[in-house]
Amino acid sequence: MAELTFLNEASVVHNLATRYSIDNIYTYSGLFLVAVNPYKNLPIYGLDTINAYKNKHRDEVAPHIYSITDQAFRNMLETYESQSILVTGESGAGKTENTKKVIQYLAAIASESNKTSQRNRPNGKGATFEQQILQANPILEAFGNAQTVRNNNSSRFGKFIRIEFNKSGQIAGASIYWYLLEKSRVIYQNSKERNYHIFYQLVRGASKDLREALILEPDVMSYSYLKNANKSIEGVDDKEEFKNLLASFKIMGLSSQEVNDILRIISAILHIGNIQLGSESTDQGRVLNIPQLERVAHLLGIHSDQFMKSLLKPRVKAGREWVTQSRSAEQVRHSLDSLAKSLYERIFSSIVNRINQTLERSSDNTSFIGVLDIAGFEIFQTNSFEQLCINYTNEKLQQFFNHHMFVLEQEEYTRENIEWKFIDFGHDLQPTIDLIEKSNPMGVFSCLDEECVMPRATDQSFTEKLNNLWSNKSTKFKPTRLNQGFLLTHYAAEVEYSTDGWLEKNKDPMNENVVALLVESSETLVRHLFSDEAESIGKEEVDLGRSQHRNRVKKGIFRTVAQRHKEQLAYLMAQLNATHPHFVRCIVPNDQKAPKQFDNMLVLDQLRCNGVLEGIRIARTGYPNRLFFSEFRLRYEVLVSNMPKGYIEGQKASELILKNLGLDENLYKVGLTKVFFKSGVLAELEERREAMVRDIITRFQSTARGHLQRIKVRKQLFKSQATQIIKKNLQIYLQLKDDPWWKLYIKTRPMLMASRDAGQTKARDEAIKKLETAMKSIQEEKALLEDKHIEAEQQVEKLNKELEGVKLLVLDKDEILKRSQEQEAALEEQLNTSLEDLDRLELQIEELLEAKKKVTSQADLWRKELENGAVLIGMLEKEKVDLKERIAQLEQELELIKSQQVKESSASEQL
Ligand SMILES: Nc1ncnc2c1ncn2[C@@H]1O[C@H](COP(=O)(O)OP(=O)(O)OP(=O)(O)O)[C@@H](O)[C@H]1O
Repeated sequence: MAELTFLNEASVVHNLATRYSIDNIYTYSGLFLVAVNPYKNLPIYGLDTINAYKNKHRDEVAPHIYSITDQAFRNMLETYESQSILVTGESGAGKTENTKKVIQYLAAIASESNKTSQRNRPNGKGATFEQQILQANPILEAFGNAQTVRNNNSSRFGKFIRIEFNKSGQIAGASIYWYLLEKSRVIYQNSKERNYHIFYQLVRGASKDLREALILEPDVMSYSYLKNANKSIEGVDDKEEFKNLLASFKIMGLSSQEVNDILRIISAILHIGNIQLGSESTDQGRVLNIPQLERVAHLLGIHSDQFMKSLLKPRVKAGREWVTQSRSAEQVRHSLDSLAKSLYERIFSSIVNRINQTLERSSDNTSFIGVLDIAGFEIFQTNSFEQLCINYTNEKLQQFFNHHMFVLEQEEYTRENIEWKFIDFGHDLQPTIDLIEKSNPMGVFSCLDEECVMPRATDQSFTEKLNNLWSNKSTKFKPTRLNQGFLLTHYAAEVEYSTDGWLEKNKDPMNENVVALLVESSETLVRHLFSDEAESIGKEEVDLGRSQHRNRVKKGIFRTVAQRHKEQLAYLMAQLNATHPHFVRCIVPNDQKAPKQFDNMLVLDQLRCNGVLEGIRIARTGYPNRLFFSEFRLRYEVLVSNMPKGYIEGQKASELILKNLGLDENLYKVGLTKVFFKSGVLAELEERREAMVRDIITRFQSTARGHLQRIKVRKQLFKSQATQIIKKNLQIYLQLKDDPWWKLYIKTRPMLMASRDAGQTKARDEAIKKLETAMKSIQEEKALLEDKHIEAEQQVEKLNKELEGVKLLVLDKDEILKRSQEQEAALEEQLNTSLEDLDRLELQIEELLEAKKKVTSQADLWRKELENGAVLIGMLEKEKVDLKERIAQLEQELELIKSQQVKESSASEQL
């Protein structure tokens, strides 16, 4: 694609569409291999094709996943550097199919080398190691794949398959790592999708005996966890698939007991879904079908009464006391669903571990090829915690690619002093990654973890905290309008996340009482599945009635889902960073899962998201092919006839060769240690070299044949001369034969020789014996040391992994501790000022008390005066009344006098 004359989005899509229409599904595009899903079987994966790609350079054959794999394989053998093949794309794009082809190719070429070296090791049941690697897949698919709207066989987990090779290219071992299993599918599926394949395979394919042992009905409609979704997939016979699964288990070396134990758990999960609940009161649920609960208890090897009690009335510790809690029907349903999900995840993990156990081999002197098959970027209508985890993973993988391609490329040009205009590819992903994973300032994961340990924290409080931390502080973060989530800008697009249920999803809690029962199950596998949950250190009475539960103590450090994912991803990135990567981008051509249909817009969207377009640009503008001077001279000096004799410096020599080759100066650049070529130039040189080599070899062959012929003739001459000599000697012998001295000499000669030989043989025999004993003990010692070495390496790897995890955790904890210490110091300061305030206030109180005392005595004085005043007022009032009466009396008397005076005056007037 990088060779297109006109390079733009339209021409790239057109090129892919044209190739797709003639079934050329693979196309190289700079560093990528683009694979468009054909949605039909193409005859391009047979043994003939494998042979056609073996040991072929990428330019010699049509683009193919086999070519990338072959390149990785040859790189590994030549440089001893481990390789990785990263296969990404949307759901249904063909990641898993291409991953399978990688493994198939590696198994085929490795078993070829094994055949020649007689090293193929059949196991007890006659399966070769390569067959075992291939058979891991049907098992993973049965338990990890399901039908979705986009893909009838969608992997609901990510995986990294690591195949180890020794120095001669033989497979030395393999291991599988898995990521982010979608366990919510176990309890709920969209109506057009299905639960994991294994459920349908078991229900439909189990034999009569197995069905009886697992108490199973033959109809999927009998199970709540299955009946509300699709029942079958067109063209898939679950019964047949179950047979294949059992065969794969056998090849993988699992005993029938082990297989039955696994299936028992699957059956138990189905039965958990069928437990029906009702309500005794608003906060107390009850089981409506107790026999169903008894079936679950039987399959899980636990006591049914205790199981019921743990579900309905669990005992929890409140302070120092154990108290019984009532659980509503809804809460019990929740516990049961959590149990089903947890059982499924644990059994999945245990199966992968068991496969790894079979595929594990000595890791002495090996390199590996790792194939990563992981979901691409996801944007749905509602995006939750799961989408954040997968988008975070893709952000890191894209960064890994950018780093590998853009940064390393440009760094190399600078190092080599090559004239180069730096291109800003504008994908600086670190701010978004920091926003998710950083502990200081707290990113999304750390903030979520902190809220998970806070009492009374809710999804709402988490969202608010996150908004306070990041709003207006990063261009990559925005709060949503209703504060129920946030917006993150990823490299592919801006995604809105809803934070509903995040605390619960991150804590992933289980009913502890039920776990305590499972830890002591009578079924070995169940006990094993929960072994990380508990290790007894003494017993504590939990149920005063009858039973005793062990005090649960977590063996490992408690980890949230976010922490676990962060650690797993860090480990994966560390592994990838130690490899030479190859990138495969899978593309969905249409939404109908139909062959021969190519939706241009859909494809263009994917090309934008997965960096293919950017990749082409740099491959075309840059110099994708390069060779060290020594390598270049070794390979192409042959093309130039007039090179001066004697020592010439690498750079000068390369410049001379390039000049003599007559190449356009814009097509190459000479650095300080390497020559750089635009794409396509090296292929042309290679063709010229091959023509030249063909000519040289023909001439060499003719010289060699002449030489051989001459040797042959010389030999014949020698033979005829020898015949002459023998003839002469025979004639002499015939003359001497009857001479007595000659006879005596002939008889004594063998005796002399024999005694000398016997002595020598004896001494040699003894020496051999001694050497044999020494060799035996050395071999024994070597075997012992090898065993120890393998053991130690396994231990080191395990410890490294744990260390990686613990390191991260410690970093997180350190950050939290630092923050707590800062908070503590601030609080202490506050406390001190508060104490000072307290002293001041106490002093003020004392002063106020004193003042109060004074005021009280003053008040007493005043009260007394007031009382006296009151008495005085009483007396005065009384006097006032008396006076008033007196005045009234006097007024009356005055009135009387006045009337008398009037009478007297009128009498005097009359007179
Ligand atoms: N190279 C191919 N040849 C034939 N069919 C293919 C090829 N690649 C993909 N398919 C078809 O497309 C389907 C989906 O492919 P696959 O399961 O590999 O997708 P995926 O990217 O792994 O999806 P998911 O992420 O959902 O697991 C396959 O079941 C198969 O039918």
